[in-house]
Amino acid sequence: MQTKTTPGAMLKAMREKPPLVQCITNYVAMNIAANVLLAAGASPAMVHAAEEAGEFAGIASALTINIGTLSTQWIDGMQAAAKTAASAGKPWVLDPVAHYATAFRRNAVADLLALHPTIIRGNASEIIALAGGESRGQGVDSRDPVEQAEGSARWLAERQRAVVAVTGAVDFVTDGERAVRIEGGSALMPQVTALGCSLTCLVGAFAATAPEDIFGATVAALSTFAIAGEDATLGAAGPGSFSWRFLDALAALDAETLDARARISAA
Ligand SMILES: Nc1ncnc2c1ncn2[C@@H]1O[C@H](COP(=O)(O)OP(=O)(O)O)[C@@H](O)[C@H]1O
Ligand SMILES: Cc1ncsc1CCOP(=O)(O)O
Ligand SMILES: [Mg+2]
Repeated sequence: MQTKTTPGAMLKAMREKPPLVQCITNYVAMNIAANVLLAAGASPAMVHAAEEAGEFAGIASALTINIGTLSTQWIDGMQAAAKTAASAGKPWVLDPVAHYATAFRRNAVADLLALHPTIIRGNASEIIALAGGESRGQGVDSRDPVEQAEGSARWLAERQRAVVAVTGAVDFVTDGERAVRIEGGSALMPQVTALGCSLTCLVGAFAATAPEDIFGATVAALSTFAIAGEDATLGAAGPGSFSWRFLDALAALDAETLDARARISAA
């Protein structure tokens, strides 16, 4: 069996056997997130209806749930899919977009946390608030530095027994015991809507490829975004051209380049 011990090896394995990833994401993110998964080498399916989301989770290799554009009907689909994934032992990722903004979102996230997400991926403001801290987030946008969220992430990872990924200028990943920082990316990334949501879906794709190493899979997904983000910045005139360059950079990124350039350090 092929060993998938590095981000590059995981990227290669994903492309050799593209995993089916069920993405319950928001209306803003659906198109770009599906394109991100295709460019990286995975097979996305945006399936959220309550009537089928649970059944679909039975055939997907991983599930991602994002509460960006929430409604009661969507919550039913999220709950059904998460229950199927959890009982089948399949990895599922939670993206708690702006959960601090309203009671509706807070309640939905509390109910999803009770279904034990394998991975939680959010920006710094979201992770600080999820751990009960004072966050300065504004709607879906973070207003806090990642450094400030590291303690919250460690606490949340221990409490939830999940891998927690906090993204921003320098990303942070922890499972409560191990922790790393990942450098790279571009200041243009938060200027393009739904790139964080797309990353959540890609974390699901890597988790489907390496379910035996959820921490490593999360680090691999974030590293892939970091290097593709750097490449897409070259020649980009602004967020518009960055956006399409980013898809091209993801598709062009190979395993060797990823391993040679990923900047991952113990935290
Ligand atoms: N200032 C920055 N410099 C470099 N990369 C960034 C910066 N801000 C965000 N990113 C990258 O953008 C991606 C999305 O993260 P983020 O913007 O934190 O998520 P969200 O869109 O959910 O708020 C991640 O890959 C992250 O590393
Ligand atoms: C703008 C917006 N509004 C509701 S969801 C959404 C997209 C948020 O995307 P991201 O969290 O990746 O910035
Ligand atoms: Mg987000």
